[in-house]
Amino acid sequence: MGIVTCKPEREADRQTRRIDTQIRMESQVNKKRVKVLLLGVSDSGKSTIVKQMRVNYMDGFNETEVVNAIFVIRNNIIDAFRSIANIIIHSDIIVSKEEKVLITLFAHESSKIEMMQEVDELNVINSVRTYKCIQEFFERFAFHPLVPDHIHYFFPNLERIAVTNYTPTKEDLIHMRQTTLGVHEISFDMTSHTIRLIDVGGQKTERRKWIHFFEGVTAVMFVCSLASFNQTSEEESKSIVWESSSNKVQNKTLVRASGKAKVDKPGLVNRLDESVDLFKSVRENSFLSMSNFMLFLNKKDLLVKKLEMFQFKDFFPEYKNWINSDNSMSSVAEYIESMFREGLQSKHRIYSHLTEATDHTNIDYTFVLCCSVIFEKNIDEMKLE
Ligand SMILES: Nc1nc2c(ncn2[C@@H]2O[C@H](COP(=O)(O)OP(=O)(O)OP(=O)(O)O)[C@@H](O)[C@H]2O)c(=O)[nH]1
Ligand SMILES: [Mg+2]
Repeated sequence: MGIVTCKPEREADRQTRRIDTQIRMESQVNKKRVKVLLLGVSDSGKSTIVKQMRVNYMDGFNETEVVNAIFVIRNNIIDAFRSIANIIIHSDIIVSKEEKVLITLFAHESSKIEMMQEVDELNVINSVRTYKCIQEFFERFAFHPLVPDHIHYFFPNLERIAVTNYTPTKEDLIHMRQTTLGVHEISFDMTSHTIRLIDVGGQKTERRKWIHFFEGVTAVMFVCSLASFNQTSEEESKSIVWESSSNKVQNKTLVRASGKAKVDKPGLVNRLDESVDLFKSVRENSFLSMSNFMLFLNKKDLLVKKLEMFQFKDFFPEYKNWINSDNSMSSVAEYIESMFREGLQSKHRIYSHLTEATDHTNIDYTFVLCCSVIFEKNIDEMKLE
């Protein structure tokens, strides 16, 4: 009898031990995989970081993507000229009779340009590029809040881009703007870890999808554009109805009164305020309470340029009371960082970095630095078990 009962027990023990070993091994393997989530409002630079990682750790861009980029980049340029033409029309910039036809076409019927034959489309772009009114625009209003950031890269490169046999470079693809819809994931190895990097769309309508990816997140990389201090959200800026009253659109539209998220026009929210609010709601989300938080204060190159044209305190009046309220990039960036930290519980630690996602060296250095913190913490947690 004893033998009969003993045998199945030993078999059961062996089975249990096997399962235990398997679970332990799987857990070790899982520890080597880290899930990193890129979050932030639209146009902050999330997908640009993904593109840089693809170039560095994967195969870069394939042929289809390069061909597609020709059309996306041309549309980026036409879209930027649409905004620029509208700003010019509502400013005191003088538009000559010859310039008027195309400036009006861009301002009111830019979709017609997108539908043109390639040669005609390129002729239009090349004509406008040399206009005096456009030159004056870039001298005076280059960093107008309604001008997309990518035009500061594409405009000086237009002569190379607006040709029939144009092939986009790696750099062009990095600067190209394409809103992310849905969720995109890449996976690559770094030292002894596999990183699952998840990129989501930052537009308001996209954010409701985020929650589905909050489980088991090792780290959140929250991206904010430092240059967004004079902008409204990208979706809102597209729907702005142009005013006919002089050039007051230059910087008044988005001036923030004291307090939070107030702007001249009802319904418009300052994009930097929006970013801070979004960060706090994500940081306090209980699903992410165990995740590491990295704050990427991005587009530092554009912040430097904008501060040459604008006083930060004109947009954020509370800045006048900051320790060092000069208009320097370091002081403004420090203040913006403090906005993100304000009111957070002490247990909610964040690591912050000033970044320029379009600069390969800068973003790679920062990404590796963040990953070394993530990996180290991962190992510490393994030791505790
Ligand atoms: N000058 C400059 N441009 C940047 C920087 N980072 C991103 N950009 C540009 O900003 C634009 C928006 O970047 P994306 O990476 O598409 O933004 P996103 O956060 O993925 O936006 P959504 O997909 O809409 O959520 C692109 O044209 C980028 O090339 C930067 O540090 N400096
Ligand atoms: Mg994106």
